[in-house]
Amino acid sequence: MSANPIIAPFPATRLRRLRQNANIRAMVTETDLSAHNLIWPIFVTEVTGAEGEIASMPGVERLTLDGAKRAAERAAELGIPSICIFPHSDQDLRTEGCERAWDPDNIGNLAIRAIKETVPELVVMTDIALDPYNANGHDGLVRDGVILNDESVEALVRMALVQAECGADLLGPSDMMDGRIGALRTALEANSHKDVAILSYAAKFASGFYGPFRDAVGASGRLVGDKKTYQVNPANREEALRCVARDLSEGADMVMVKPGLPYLDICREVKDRFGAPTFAYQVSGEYAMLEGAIRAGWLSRDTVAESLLCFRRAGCDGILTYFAPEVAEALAHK
Ligand SMILES: NCC(=O)CCC(=O)O
Repeated sequence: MSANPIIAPFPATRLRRLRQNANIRAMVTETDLSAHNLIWPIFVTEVTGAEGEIASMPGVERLTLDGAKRAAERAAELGIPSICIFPHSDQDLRTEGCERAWDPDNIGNLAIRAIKETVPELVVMTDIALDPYNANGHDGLVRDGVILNDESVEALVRMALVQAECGADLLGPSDMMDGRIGALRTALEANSHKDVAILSYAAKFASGFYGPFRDAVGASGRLVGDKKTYQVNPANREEALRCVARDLSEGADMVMVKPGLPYLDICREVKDRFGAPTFAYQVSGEYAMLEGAIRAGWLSRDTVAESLLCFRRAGCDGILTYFAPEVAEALAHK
């Protein structure tokens, strides 16, 4: 936006002139939304019987490996460039040491390979955090109730290298430990994975909007305490910007703001200050609010595309959203 827009006094300026019909509105539309702006997060389960709809996220399912392959094919058909895999692992196999996080045959890694075999050109994004494999639901290793930073970073690097080995294209460190981006970038360079990109969950807030996600991955009853010693206080804008600056300076290729809609001020500021590829995560609670209200008849389904357009207006290059296939389908038939 220009710093000093020139507006002639009324009636010389009538802003409604450019709103009077669909074609003239189209000519002055500033922002658009396409399927290529979307990343589709999917849940993949290894637990027999756990597949199917997630109660707090109506319309979203936990998928089997076969389901994940079908989702990949659907993404490709719809022009969605990337899928992000979230594993739903067997509760009984979650440990304090999180050893399964770097098992090449854990469900997340099986899903990477299955998707890359099915649709090689799809950008497969992963999640780097220990919570899917951690007995206590935290993103890092815990000793005596303390989330250990440096030991967690070592574990996350092991996890990341195996994901890269399995064919991941885009790593999504969501753990919020200090120093992990630099450690990941160094390890990727040193292990022949120089082209694997990092989309850092840079400004990740300690939010209540993640509730349904924890149901989806079976972490709701597990979490001991909260994540406030590593995720950012929702009150803190300057701190979030420092996190983004730090991650970019350590080698993040892209950055994310999470959650999305309640944090659009941060999205705009990140884009304006850093000019880096900027993504937002429209998280599970945002999905549940919209989908719940739509199903109750209180909102129209148009609000979904509107919400995504608002991320674009706020400066986001793309959005991780559970609505991705529905919206891409609607865009294809427009
Ligand atoms: N690392 C992913 C999350 O923490 C939660 C996302 C969501 O609530 O959708």
